[in-house]
Amino acid sequence: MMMAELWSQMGSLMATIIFIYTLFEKFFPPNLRDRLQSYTHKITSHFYPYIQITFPEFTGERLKRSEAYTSIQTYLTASSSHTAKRLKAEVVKDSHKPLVLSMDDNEEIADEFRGVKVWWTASKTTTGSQPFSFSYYPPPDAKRYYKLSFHKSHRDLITMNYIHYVLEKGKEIASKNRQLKLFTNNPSSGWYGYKSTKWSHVIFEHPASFETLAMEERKKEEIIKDLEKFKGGKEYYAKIGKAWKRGYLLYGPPGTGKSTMIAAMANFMNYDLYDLELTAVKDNTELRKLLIETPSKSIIVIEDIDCSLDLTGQRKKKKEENENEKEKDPMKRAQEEESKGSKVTLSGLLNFIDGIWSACGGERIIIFTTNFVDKLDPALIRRGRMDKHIELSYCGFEAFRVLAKNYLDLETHGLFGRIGKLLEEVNMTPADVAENLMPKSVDEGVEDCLINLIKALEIAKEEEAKKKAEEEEEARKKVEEEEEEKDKDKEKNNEKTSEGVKENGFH
Ligand SMILES: Nc1ncnc2c1ncn2[C@@H]1O[C@H](COP(=O)(O)OP(=O)(O)OP(=O)(O)O)[C@@H](O)[C@H]1O
Ligand SMILES: [Mg+2]
Repeated sequence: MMMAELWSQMGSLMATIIFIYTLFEKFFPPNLRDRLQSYTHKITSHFYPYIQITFPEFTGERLKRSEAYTSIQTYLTASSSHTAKRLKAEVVKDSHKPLVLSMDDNEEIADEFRGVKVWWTASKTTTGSQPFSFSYYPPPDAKRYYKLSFHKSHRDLITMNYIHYVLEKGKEIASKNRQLKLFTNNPSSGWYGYKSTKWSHVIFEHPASFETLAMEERKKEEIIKDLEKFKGGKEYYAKIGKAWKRGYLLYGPPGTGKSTMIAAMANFMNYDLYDLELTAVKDNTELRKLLIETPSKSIIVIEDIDCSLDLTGQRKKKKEENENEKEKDPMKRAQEEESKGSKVTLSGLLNFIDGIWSACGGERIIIFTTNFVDKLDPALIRRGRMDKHIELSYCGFEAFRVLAKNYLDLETHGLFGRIGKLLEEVNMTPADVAENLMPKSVDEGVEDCLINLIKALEIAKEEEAKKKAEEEEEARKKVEEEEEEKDKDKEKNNEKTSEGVKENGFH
């Protein structure tokens, strides 16, 4: 009985409020309403010691989603899922979390910064003519915003430090939650038309990390430090007046981990990968267009640079070509141009690396890989363009230990000493060592794998010794043949001189 009475009283109170609000909306013209609101704000702010700042979701005339709103949302999402009582669950594009929980509308959460308490509220306003629409869907003109409230005595701290901190932190969390992507360039014939793009991508899910990368610890740490310095080097690069980019040249025989290292770098830096296939790029203009489309926080990769194009000889050949070109008829020349495919030149690539457009956006890493570092034009790999040259080489003992940990979960073993000695004598790539460490059947244990590796190393050692002996034998034969040739020449010369002496009548 009591409950029913209470409900009916509450019902009539609600009806009265709605009635007054409708009257207010209907009979007061908008300008009078605004003025009344402004007076009430003035009066309340006189007694109310709190400051409020709102961050609307959309800003500007073209209603662009505000970056600040997005960053605040990410920041609050990270903290609100523990403290807020009402949460909203959403599936967010490009995030590796299946569901993202954020604070619901009209929910308030508190935050603390350097001992100062602040409050965030997620709100929305509905403007327009239907204040009491009970439609199932939210009204189309609902405007969402975040409201930050704090005591006026902390005005400077909040406006100058806290907001900046929230925005930066939000960006940092967003980049950590982001799924990495691997982009490849499309041939320019598909660049135009509906929804076409220069780069296509897949989600990048390579598990490589510096921890699992087999190489000397000292070398690995040096690379990690270099990458860390680059990541936090925005001010430093601005100070020294250099574009915020860094070039790495990874070189070494096949199977020594160049591609694996690129994947580890992408995961470590949390940057997207742009795998540039140079043979699909028609000319330097296309190359420039492709680069302009790469955003900051990306790694641009050109694998096997020595095979991608005949970059090394292009400069030398150019002069000869120009001479020949003048003599050819135009039809033939056009046909040849067409069949040549890519016309990216070394100078185009050099401009790509350190030309003016490599500075737009900043924070980019460029990686070249090659199996034959000596084949490359020195201009392409000089310091400043390729700032760091990293050699990936045959498997040493330290690298083996990383592989043993990865593949067999093994820190040490009685057979390690023998393997270490063999690795000093034999050149085997980490790819081959890894292959031998993998169990060949379900009943093979850790020791069997190590024995397999020892056998493989011994076979490789024998082969190397055999090859060396053959080479030495060949070299010896060559020397012998040369000696014989020399002796024959000598004999011939002697014969000639004795004949000459005879002809001239000397005895
Ligand atoms: N240093 C390494 N650390 C860990 N795994 C490695 C390493 N080197 C090679 N591997 C293993 O061998 C395989 C081949 O290595 P990867 O593709 O990185 O070699 P690469 O140097 O890029 O060879 P290529 O010159 O032929 O492109 C990888 O899948 C990886 O499992
Ligand atoms: Mg590779």
